[in-house]
Amino acid sequence: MSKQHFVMKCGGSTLAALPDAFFEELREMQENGIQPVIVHGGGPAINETLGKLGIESRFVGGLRVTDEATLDVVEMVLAGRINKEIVRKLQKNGAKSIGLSGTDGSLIMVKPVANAHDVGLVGEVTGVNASLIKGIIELGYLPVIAPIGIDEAGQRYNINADTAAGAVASQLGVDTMIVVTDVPGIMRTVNGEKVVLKQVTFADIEEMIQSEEIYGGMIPKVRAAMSCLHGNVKEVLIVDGSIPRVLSRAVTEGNIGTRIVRE
Ligand SMILES: Nc1ncnc2c1ncn2[C@@H]1O[C@H](COP(=O)(O)OP(=O)(O)O)[C@@H](O)[C@H]1O
Ligand SMILES: CC(=O)N[C@@H](CCC(=O)OP(=O)(O)O)C(=O)O
Repeated sequence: MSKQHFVMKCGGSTLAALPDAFFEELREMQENGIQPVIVHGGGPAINETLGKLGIESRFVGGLRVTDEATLDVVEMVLAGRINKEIVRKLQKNGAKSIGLSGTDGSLIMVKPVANAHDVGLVGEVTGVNASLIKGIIELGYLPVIAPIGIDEAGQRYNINADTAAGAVASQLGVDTMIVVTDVPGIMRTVNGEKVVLKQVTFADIEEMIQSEEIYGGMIPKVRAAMSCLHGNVKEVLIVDGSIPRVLSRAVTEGNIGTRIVRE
């Protein structure tokens, strides 16, 4: 796929706050032949619904400990509420859009993650049905994908949304992945002041994870970024979704947020 396509991951931290202008920009891009594919999260909304049901949220290494009862809620919130909310917002702003979860059309195939004994039904991506995504784009629709996976036996799994987005970007063969979140990029304290790093290498990332300057929800983002940059993806940008025209600036100028590069 060409530079005219990119994968965008929208985090649960920022989804509710994204202004109409963000979705209008996606419509403009679609009209101009730049085709985005959205993979979304929704961690905070899952926590909220689990809380209402009296189910405690537990994470090990950033991954939600997931059993069948939790999966019922994860699927309901991600593939139902959040996925459809994004599709509605896109359509309200004139962008044609179709929402799917990774189980539709076997879009995201998975196997259990290596530490499944700790986290339960969490999947590691083994394959992506890229032709289905391309077909949807060719029909003129913007695909919006919820990070639920399925295995050969038909068992569903929960997938971290950053990981799912990285795998989709890699297997679609796009040049660019944009991670939209609630911070302006990867930040570091320099001389007592917080600054946004314009560019980081793999070595910088490993060092910042070691020193705990990168922690929590930023860890799966940088890991997914490094993993897809090992493949065909050429650049990953971490940006703040509330900045005006953030996507055009990321795609056409690339001078916003933090750029992750291999070297
Ligand atoms: N070095 C860092 N720079 C910026 N944010 C960081 C850093 N390390 C950890 N974070 C945290 O990562 C969060 C983004 O991850 P997360 O809350 O999971 O977002 P999302 O819902 O978008 O996936 C930030 O709000 C911040 O608290
Ligand atoms: C396995 C796992 O942890 N899955 C995540 C999927 C949603 C997600 O990643 O949402 P954010 O991008 O908003 O964090 C979860 O259940 O919360």
